[in-house]
Amino acid sequence: MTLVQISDKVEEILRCGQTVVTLGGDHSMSVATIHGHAKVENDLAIIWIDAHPDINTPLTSASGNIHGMPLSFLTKELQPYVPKLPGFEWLKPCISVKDIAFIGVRDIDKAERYIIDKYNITTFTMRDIDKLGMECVLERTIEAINPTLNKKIHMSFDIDSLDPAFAPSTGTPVPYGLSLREGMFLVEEIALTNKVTGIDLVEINPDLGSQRDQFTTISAAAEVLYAFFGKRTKTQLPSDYVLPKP
Ligand SMILES: NC(=[NH2+])NCCC[C@H](N)C(=O)O
Ligand SMILES: [Mn+2]
Repeated sequence: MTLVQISDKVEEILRCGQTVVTLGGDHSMSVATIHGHAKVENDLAIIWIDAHPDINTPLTSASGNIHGMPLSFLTKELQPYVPKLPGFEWLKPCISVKDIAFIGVRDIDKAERYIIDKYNITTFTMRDIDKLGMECVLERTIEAINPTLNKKIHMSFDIDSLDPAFAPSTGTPVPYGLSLREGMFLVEEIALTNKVTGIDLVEINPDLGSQRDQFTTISAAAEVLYAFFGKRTKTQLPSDYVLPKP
């Protein structure tokens, strides 16, 4: 599927009142998922859980990889700095810097640092998480980007936010990341807002690493998604459940 097709599909599913989960693949996919999401929800908050802020422009990226740039394409304020790329004519910048929060970042490029500081983008590094604790980080995130919870939330979860011990099969691993349990707790708490209508789970690359690495990474990704949907906190009881007596 092309990005524009993903955007249209996300929009179509949301218009049916469903929550959209997209699995990637690299993080450039979020250009499309957020674009489609923002077409339906014109005021959208973005929680970007990642080792990187992915807000390079095509002119600042050292790697030239689009997966390090999705947020520069999407944010209105950055458009004066973003050249028009062939193939991206369909894309309309649809989010604002004030609606983005980064959680778990620990590898920030020069231009990204400049952008975060210039626009005062809500950012919680690993150090902030160590210091404040995840519960407080999420409280402050909501306070900053969705204080009255009147907006829907797009949660973009890059598997490289997790420590490489839990997610080795990814293209740009960065040490000293979230434990799997921290990642699960974070998404469990985000789920409790009842505001999430779009989820990306990206950068899982089963072609990288040993078989064991692949299994570790895929299992971690599945646990994050299950955690969001309450596997570790809720047990569904059938309405006719009776406790057996001897
Ligand atoms: N979604 C990702 N894994 N992004 C990694 C980006 C790494 C680096 N900052 C770049 O722009 O190339
Ligand atoms: Mn990313």
